[in-house]
Amino acid sequence: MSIVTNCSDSQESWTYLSEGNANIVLTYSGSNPLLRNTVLRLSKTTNTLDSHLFIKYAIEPLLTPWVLTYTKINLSPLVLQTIGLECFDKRPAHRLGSEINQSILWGYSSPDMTHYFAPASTLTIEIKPKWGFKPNSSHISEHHSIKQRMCRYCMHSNLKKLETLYCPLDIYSKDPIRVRRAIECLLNTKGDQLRLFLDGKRLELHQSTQASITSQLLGNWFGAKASDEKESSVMTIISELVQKVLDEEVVLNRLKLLQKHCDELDVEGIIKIYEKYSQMDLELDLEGWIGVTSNLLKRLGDKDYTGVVDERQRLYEYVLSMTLKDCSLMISISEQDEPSPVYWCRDNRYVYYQYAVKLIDLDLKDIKKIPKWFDLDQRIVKNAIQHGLDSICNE
Ligand SMILES: O=P(O)(O)O[C@@H]1[C@@H](OP(=O)(O)O)[C@H](OP(=O)(O)O)[C@H](O)[C@H](OP(=O)(O)O)[C@H]1OP(=O)(O)O
Ligand SMILES: Nc1ncnc2c1ncn2[C@@H]1O[C@H](COP(=O)(O)OP(=O)(O)OP(=O)(O)O)[C@@H](O)[C@H]1O
Repeated sequence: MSIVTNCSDSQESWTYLSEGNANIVLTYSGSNPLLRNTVLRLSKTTNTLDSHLFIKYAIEPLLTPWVLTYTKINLSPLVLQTIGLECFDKRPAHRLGSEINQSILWGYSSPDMTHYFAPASTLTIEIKPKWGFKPNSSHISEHHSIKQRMCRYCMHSNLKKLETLYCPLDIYSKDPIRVRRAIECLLNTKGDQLRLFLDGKRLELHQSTQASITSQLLGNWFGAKASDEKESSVMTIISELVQKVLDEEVVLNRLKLLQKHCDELDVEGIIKIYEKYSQMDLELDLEGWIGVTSNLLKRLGDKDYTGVVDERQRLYEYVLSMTLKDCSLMISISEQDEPSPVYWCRDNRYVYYQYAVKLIDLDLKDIKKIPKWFDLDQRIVKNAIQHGLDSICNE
């Protein structure tokens, strides 16, 4: 079980780092050695299960080397208020609709990926790869055959009017050219799907004044002379390094395999099972989730598995698949003098880097969202058909 630390003495020491839809993350800058190079993750929502226990016991067995350790940290109302003030003028406008849930008197600390190699300088690339496969389920209605040609992300981008050329099937492909193209597309896509951090500071890629500072910082970091002309070469080095790291690490293969196995029926099949059981209390406690993971691992480990999967197991696996389709990769790199025995890569200029790869945002999703996921799926497909989308995403 995790240690519970009281850090009410460190209220001044948390600095806003970043946030998503459900959590705000702060980096520690105080003198407590237990908290040095850690981040604190605070929820904006209400969770029924302790996130760190769900991640440790239900997710880690599926993704062992890539899961961070989370420690529960008790926080006083005063610390939470101080943190709220610290965040006040740093949060992006589009996230201001929700606040830290001040009634939850704890947060979770984990290694700070943006200071992973501290005191050595660390560049961190955060990528949300999204859905790595196309569904192939007999439950998909014949009018929706587009789902077997075009991936969910590409159809969803069209619905959201998101200007991007990124296709997740490229980043999951293992083909170096496609992987690099995917990263370059993400570097050119506005939004939060790819973020860069240098020693705990987010580097803006798209606001014109900030973008030139970013290219200068990156140019210095990579040892290139910063100029407009060099900007593209810095981005090329980043996409090349990320591709090399992803080639070494099988994290995306594993993520894709799990996403696919947990979603064999597609939401069109899942909704039928959900409706059948909707009168029942479907919520699981931690032990229930550990059982779901263990059943899944047994099935994955048995290539000749021909048994029928229990319907409720299908529902829970689908919920797991939604977590795995929404998590993010943190790739931290730091220059080193020569190759180390493990975890190193080099760019085309024979500069060596050590790296670390972890997955973040592996929280449990609410099973009650299944009807919403179904509705969204139907809207995505309807929009794709109405707009006559016909490009093919290759796995
Ligand atoms: O449905 P999607 O694919 O748009 O995913 C949502 C994400 O949107 P994205 O497309 O990645 O920008 C969305 O991310 P953003 O808020 O857009 O950064 C959330 O991660 C959301 O999950 P939750 O409601 O916080 O548990 C995600 O919702 P879930 O579908 O995982 O419930
Ligand atoms: N261990 C970590 N080290 C460094 N930065 C982190 C770490 N964990 C989270 N972050 C940063 O904080 C942001 C928000 O965290 P997280 O993705 O867990 O939030 P979320 O609200 O659950 O996301 P989503 O919108 O996908 O639901 C991340 O996108 C990342 O930039």
